[in-house]
Amino acid sequence: MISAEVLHRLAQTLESRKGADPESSYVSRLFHKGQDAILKKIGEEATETVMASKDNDQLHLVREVADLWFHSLVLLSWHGLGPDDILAELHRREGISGIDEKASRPKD
Ligand SMILES: N=c1c2ncn([C@@H]3O[C@H](COP(=O)(O)OP(=O)(O)OP(=O)(O)O)[C@@H](O)[C@H]3O)c2ncn1[C@@H]1O[C@H](COP(=O)(O)O)[C@@H](O)[C@H]1O
Repeated sequence: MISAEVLHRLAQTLESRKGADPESSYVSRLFHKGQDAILKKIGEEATETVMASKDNDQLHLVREVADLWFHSLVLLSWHGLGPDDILAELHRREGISGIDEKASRPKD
């Protein structure tokens, strides 16, 4: 099975692209364009994910979710965060019913 190491290697690559040439690196180009460009890509990939799901196209869905994960990792890296931050949050939530967790939230 492919492990979460793929995410960690990718996170390292993203970090290394912060000082790379935008002419030769897609990630470096995104970092140079700034946060709004990264957020735009996330919006596009989320929309394409919805469309692939509505089409019941599994191969397309996998590719679009991969694009969404990838651009989410770029956004996390932009903020100095990485996959471990998300894995830790999911680990913290493990076994807590979403219904119970929502009920325990402070009321506004
Ligand atoms: N995993 C990815 C990855 N997934 C998707 N993409 C790129 O994300 C872009 C989004 O695809 P779209 O078709 O939605 O966008 P587009 O139409 O090409 O672009 P727009 O004109 O719409 O802006 C494409 O250019 C894809 O190639 C990725 N680019 C890079 N990586 C990883 O990042 C590493 C570093 O990449 P570089 O910085 O380019 O060396 C690579 O070695 C890979 O491991």
